[in-house]
Order: sequence, then C-alpha cells, then structure tokens
Amino acid sequence: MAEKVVDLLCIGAGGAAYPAAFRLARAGRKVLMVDPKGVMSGNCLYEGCVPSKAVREMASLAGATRRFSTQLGRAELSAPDYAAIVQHKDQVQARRYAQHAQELAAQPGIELRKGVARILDPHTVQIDDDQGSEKIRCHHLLIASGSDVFVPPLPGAEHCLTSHDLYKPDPALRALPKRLIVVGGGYIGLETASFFAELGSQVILLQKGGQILNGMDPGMVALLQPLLPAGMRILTDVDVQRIEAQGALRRVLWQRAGQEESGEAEAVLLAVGRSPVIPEGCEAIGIEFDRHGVQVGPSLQTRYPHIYAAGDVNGRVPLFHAAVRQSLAAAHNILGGNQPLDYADFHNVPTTIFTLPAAAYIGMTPAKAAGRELAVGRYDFAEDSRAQILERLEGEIRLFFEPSSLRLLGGWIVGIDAGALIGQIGTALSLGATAYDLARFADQHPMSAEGIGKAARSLF
Ligand SMILES: Cc1cc2nc3c(=O)[nH]c(=O)nc-3n(C[C@H](O)[C@H](O)[C@H](O)COP(=O)(O)OP(=O)(O)OC[C@H]3O[C@@H](n4cnc5c(N)ncnc54)[C@H](O)[C@@H]3O)c2cc1C
Ligand SMILES: NC(=O)c1ccc[n+]([C@@H]2O[C@H](COP(=O)([O-])OP(=O)(O)OC[C@H]3O[C@@H](n4cnc5c(N)ncnc54)[C@H](O)[C@@H]3O)[C@@H](O)[C@H]2O)c1
Repeated sequence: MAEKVVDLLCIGAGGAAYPAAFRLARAGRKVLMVDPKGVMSGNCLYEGCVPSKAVREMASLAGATRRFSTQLGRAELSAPDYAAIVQHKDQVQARRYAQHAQELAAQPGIELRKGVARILDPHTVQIDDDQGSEKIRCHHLLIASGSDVFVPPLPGAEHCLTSHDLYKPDPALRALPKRLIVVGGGYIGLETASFFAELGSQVILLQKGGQILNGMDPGMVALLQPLLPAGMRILTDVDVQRIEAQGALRRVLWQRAGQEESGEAEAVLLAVGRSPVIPEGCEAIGIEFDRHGVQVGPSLQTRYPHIYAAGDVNGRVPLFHAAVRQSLAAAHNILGGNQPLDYADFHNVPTTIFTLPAAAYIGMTPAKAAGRELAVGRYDFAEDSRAQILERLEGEIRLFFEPSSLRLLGGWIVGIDAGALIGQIGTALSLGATAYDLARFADQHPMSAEGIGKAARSLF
C-alpha cells in the first residue's frame, strides 16, 4: 500500500497544533493531527486552564457569597459542595469537547488520529495506535507535544496528588480536603492553594526558594502575597524531605531554617513544575533540545526549516495563548515556503496568576528593567468605584513607560479584574501606545478599566 502523504503533520492536537492545522486546511493544504487523547485541545482543556478556572470561579463566587451573606439575605450559609463544583467543571469540559468536535467536523482537509507519533526521519512519522502502526510522509512537521507533570525523585511522591488528579475529567479528588498541603509555590500550587483556601480548606504551601512565584517581579509578588485568602499559610525556603501515608492521612516532613518540621493533611498536591514531552525520534534526527524543551527561535523552526516546534514543548512561554500565537506563526512560515515571515514575540505575552485575587503582568517591569529608568503611572483600587461596590479595595494598576517618549513598556495589576485588564494593557502595548494615548481614552464608568487611563494621567 502506498504511503499516505500530508502537507502538515502535527504531533499533538493542543493549542500549539490546531490553530496551524486550521490555518493550513483553510489554505487548501492536507493536514493530519495525531494525539493519544483522540480529541482536540490538549492539556489546556483536559487538565489545565479551563477546568482549573472552572473551579476558581466557583471558589470566587463562594467567597463573594460569604462576604455578602447579609446583603444577600443568606446569613446561614452551608459549606460549598465540592462534588457539585467538580460536576460543573466536568460539564464545562464536556461542552467544550463537543464544540471542538463540531469545529473539526466542519473543516475539510484536517484529519485527527488517536495515536502516538514518533519521528522516523525528517519527512516520515510513524503513528502507533490500537490497530497497529502506520507510516506517514509529511512535507512539514509541527512538534506540539506539550508538557507533562514533573514528579521529582522525592520519597513518598506517589502519595501526592498532581494537577492531573484534580482537574482531569472525572478526577480523583471529589471531596474538599479539610487540610491541604501544597508543595510548590508556582502558578499551579499558588492558584490551587488559593481556590481551596477560599472554599474552606486549611492550606499550607511549601516553597523551595525565598519567593513564591519564583522568577516573577518581586514588587508584584510582594503586593499579591498579603492579599491571598486567610487560611493559606505560606512557608518559604522549605526543603521537603518526604511524604508518608498513614491510612487516608498524609504527613509531609520538611526542613526550614535548620529545623525539622511536619504537617498532616487529607491531601497533598505536588506542583513543582512541568517537563516538555519530547517525541521519540527527535534525538535520532538531531533536533536540539534540553530540559526546557526543543530549541527554536521566534520563527519556531528547528534546525530543519520544515520542522517546527510550538507551545509548551519548546518551553519559551508555556501558556495557552502563547501556544496559539506560535502555532499561527509556524503556519504562516509554512505558507511562506519555510522562509520566516512571521515571528512570535516571547517577551510581551500577557500573563495572569489566577489566584484569588489575581495578579497579572506584561512586558517590562522594574525587575526586568535591570536599572533602566522607567516612568511609573499608578492607580489604587481603593479609589475605584467598581472595587468599592465589590468591597475589593486591595491592589493596584501600575504602568511602566519609557521616560523620554512615555511609550508604554509594560505593566502589572494586582486585584480585581487583573486577568481582563492585562489584555487591554497588552493591546495598547502591542499598538505602540503612549501615556498620552491612554490618558486621552475615556474608558467606561464604573468599570475597573477606568483605572488604566487614570494610571496614565497620574504622570501629568
Ligand atoms: C493545571 C494547569 C493550569 C493551567 N492554566 C493555564 C491558564 O490559566 N492559562 C494559560 O495560558 N495556560 C495555563 N496552563 C498551561 C497550558 O495548559 C499550556 O500552556 C497549553 O496547554 C500548551 O499547549 P500545547 O499545545 O503546547 O501543549 P498541550 O496542551 O500539552 O498539548 C500537547 C498534546 O500533545 C499530545 N502528545 C504528546 N506526545 C505525543 C506524541 N508522541 N504523539 C502524539 N501526541 C502527543 C498530548 O497528548 C497533548 O494532548 C495551565 C496548565 C496546567 C497544567
Ligand atoms: N495562570 C496560568 O497561566 C497558569 C496556571 C497554571 C499553570 N500554568 C503553566 O503550568 C506550568 C507549570 O506550573 P507549576 O506551578 O507546576 O510550575 P512552576 O514552574 O510555575 O512552579 C513550580 C514552583 O515549585 C517550586 N519548587 C520546585 N521544587 C520544589 C520542591 N522540591 N519543594 C518546594 N517547591 C519546589 C519552584 O521554586 C517553583 O516556584 C507553568 O510554568 C505555567 O506555564 C499556567
């Protein structure tokens, strides 16, 4: 039987794969996506962004209802029903899977195969599935195999839950733990700790280094940390020794400032990072990668101009919207005959830590400016109408400008609506806006976005 030939083969069917697949199919190219999940949208929908934020919004509503119980006439509030929250999360996932199936069915030119891909040579990929194996010839290859939970060699790690166990459809955790210990103070650990604390768990978070959200601007982190829910105890400079199981209970033992300490909980979440999933065959054909991922520049090309690597697998900006943008840039470069004509920007990507409350940033912040002078515009939510209506007075919008031109270089938001506002700041930044432009735009009242113009006007 003749080998099947496609224009583009995508290893994976997540956010780094399907935007390119659709773009090329619309241009009349023949595309094959391969993913062992057999469905489109990768880990974002399976166990990442969408399910975690479905839990977040329920926790946020539970917190708001508790804060306003008197005004809402519900003085006697029962504890949140975590099983019902999980059911809601599962329904959101099911709805989005159905939507993606419809989108795929409506687009001629794309096939999605359930299976695992491995690279045989720079133009041949083998797909292994339940039925056996098939070799496919491809003119272009997009490596979009994403990332997976990193489990360190920590004694007793098998007694811990991971984000997979919390957020996948029909997850293992279905009851709210009275006590939760979280190992790792990055995105997943901190977000999840804040959701469970808001829902009523007593949470201890253990972070290895001196700062939670390691690598992010310390100024922003220092504003966020005190605003996190009561019921969350954050310990830094912790060296976790082991986790022991005692029936249904878990005991975590750690060292801090030379002292042995321990804690007991109904559940332990291990969230110390993710590792790129490097498809078999990459090494054999000489594609360069390290522990962060496949090495690519902004054109997303590997050392083979027709082989691209986008999304978490390249480790550049492991966020869903960055994966989508990289996927489209790869598609444009394929359509350009592998001559780079589109480049992903790895620096100006809006980033939100969806804790309760959230923090978000983009572009240049003081820690990245490394001594370069910045003009700073600021707006406190304490004076914001919407923040007052919601009794969320904590936090701020801070914008960073080039002093001579007042061109917007970056910003952060800590507090209400951070995830939405950072997109607006990001749009302004990508359009080259200045403080004058932002100051002139009269945003809606009474919305927190008014604060962006007010932060800019604080400079004049
Ligand atoms: C708990 C959690 C919460 C998150 N929250 C957010 C958030 O709020 N916002 C945000 O922007 N990002 C968030 N992320 C990150 C986001 O999920 C990723 O950045 C995004 O999914 C990356 O997309 P991707 O396509 O590169 O990889 P993935 O989504 O990981 O998809 C890769 C796919 O490749 C498949 N695959 C792997 N190996 C092979 C192979 N050999 N052959 C075929 N297929 C293969 C996998 O099965 C997988 O489906 C979160 C992640 C987690 C874990
Ligand atoms: N809001 C979002 O966009 C969002 C949300 C969740 C996840 N994500 C993505 O998922 C990725 C993985 O998230 P993550 O939280 O697992 O990783 P992470 O890299 O963000 O954080 C891991 C944290 O664990 C700490 N750590 C490492 N080893 C430790 C140990 N032995 N004991 C205690 N602490 C230890 C690290 O210092 C770090 O602070 C992120 O990089 C991000 O790309 C994004």
